[in-house]
Amino acid sequence: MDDLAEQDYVVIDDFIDNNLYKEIKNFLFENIDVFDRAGIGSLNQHTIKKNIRGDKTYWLNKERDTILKDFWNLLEETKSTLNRYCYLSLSGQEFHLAHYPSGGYYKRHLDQFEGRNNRMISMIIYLNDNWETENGGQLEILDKNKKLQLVEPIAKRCVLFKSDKVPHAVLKSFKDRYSLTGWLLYQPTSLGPLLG
Ligand SMILES: O=C(O)CCC(=O)C(=O)O
Ligand SMILES: [Fe+2]
Repeated sequence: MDDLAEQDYVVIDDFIDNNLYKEIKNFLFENIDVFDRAGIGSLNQHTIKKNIRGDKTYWLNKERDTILKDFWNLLEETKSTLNRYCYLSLSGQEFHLAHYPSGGYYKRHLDQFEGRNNRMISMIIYLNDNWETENGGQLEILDKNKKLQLVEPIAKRCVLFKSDKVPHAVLKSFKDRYSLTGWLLYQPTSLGPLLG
């Protein structure tokens, strides 16, 4: 947590245990057909999206996806830890599964959209067994000293970073690359829950 406060990002290996890892992967493969077909709604939007990123996403919903209850519990714990040690006031979250097929990438960006500033912490959990460096797909972080740091997307590894501070990209992946990606949100209670 000190690294997150001081360096703006932290990489935590074995963030989830075997059971939870299996639960998430089972869920992923049960739903992959649905989300691989998503994102072709508006032609325009799709074209824009394709030039910037090549992943397919499946948004999770806490009420619907109760089978992932261990994951939702872990998120509650993570938020309270961050609130306590990093003096944040995180409440809500939004999460999706992501699949980068071979050739997929995501150009350098910040996770806070213009006109929306409630994404505080970005959180990615990787779901790739036996990942090799030659497979590409590294998360490229531009750190505080403008140095590039590469993070391999290996199973059970979690990356946390400040959504408004850390420019990052996903390098072209040469193999199917899976992750569970989301944002811990600052949510004034008067707005009520947005998602999850
Ligand atoms: O999958 C990753 O390593 C990063 C994904 C990402 O940057 C995003 O979805 O905003
Ligand atoms: Fe991102």
